[in-house]
Amino acid sequence: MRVYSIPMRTRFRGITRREGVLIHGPAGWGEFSPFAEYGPRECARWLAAAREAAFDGWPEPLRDAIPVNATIPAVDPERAAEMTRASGCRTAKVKVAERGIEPDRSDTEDVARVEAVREAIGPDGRVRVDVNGAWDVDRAVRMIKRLDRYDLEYVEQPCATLEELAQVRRRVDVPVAADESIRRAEDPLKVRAAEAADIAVLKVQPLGGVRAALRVAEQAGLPVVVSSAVETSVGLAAGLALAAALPELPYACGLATLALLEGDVTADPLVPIDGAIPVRRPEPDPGLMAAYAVDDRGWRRRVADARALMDAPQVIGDVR
Ligand SMILES: O=C(O)CCC(=O)c1ccccc1C(=O)O
Ligand SMILES: [Mg+2]
Repeated sequence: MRVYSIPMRTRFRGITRREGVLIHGPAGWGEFSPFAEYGPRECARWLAAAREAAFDGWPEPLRDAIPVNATIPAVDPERAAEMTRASGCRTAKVKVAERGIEPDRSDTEDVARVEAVREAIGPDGRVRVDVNGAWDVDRAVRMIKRLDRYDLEYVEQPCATLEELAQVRRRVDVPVAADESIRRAEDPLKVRAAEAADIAVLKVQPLGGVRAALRVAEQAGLPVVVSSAVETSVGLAAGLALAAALPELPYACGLATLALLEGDVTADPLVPIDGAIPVRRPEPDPGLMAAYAVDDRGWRRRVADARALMDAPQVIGDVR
């Protein structure tokens, strides 16, 4: 077990360093990197994903490269444009409604950021926004109409609840994607029943692995966008495996997140080439793992606590 701690180039989700654990098994390396606020029950799923990577491997890929989006954090317009251009991607996902900013100011900044990204990517590129559930219904309808002047591909999790998503979806023409609403096993069926979304955003670690995510995709009955949880190339490889195994992949995936980190644990990182990442699984480099290593006591505890819950019978089928 190897612990890593890598500084972020820009603050994302309020964090300035990305930390986690890499585990090795007969099938290769797996990543366990739940965010600090997640408790053992949630972590059990993240650990299941790492163990699948290390001990079982993944289903056969159906494609050999995955088109990806640039992920643009809540940065100023100049920086947003620069990150969009530097990515080489034909799709950009812009983070909006950053927490801790007063709403009027946040809305104004969001419009300027989306405008800058549209300008940088050109009329043939695609621009989507991710709200992380921060808007109420009226603000969502108002902002989606304002931002759609720059032609939005879709809006990800505009509001927190399924009922709100369904209301927004009825009031705007822009497609709605569900992310946070789909993280728990029983939720995909609810999203479907509530007619709350047009697209499902799936992440391998919170869903408990590539196979678990494939089952969620099937249940959701919606087109899927695979996203990362901002991981090293070890975690990203699992996302690529999921994207490669899905029967259909109509949208660019959110797997170009290595650009948000200052470094990686492999010398051959999973970064996009002309807007797509080749489906492969780079080996971590011992020197880089050593360079980013930190004290592992806290992480050993988190792994043990998650493992204990993974083995508990109630965890099978429904982690609560
Ligand atoms: O989808 C992407 O482009 C990158 C992944 C991303 O945005 C993300 C990363 C970590 C935690 C939450 C999210 C999110 O989509 O909300
Ligand atoms: Mg999201």
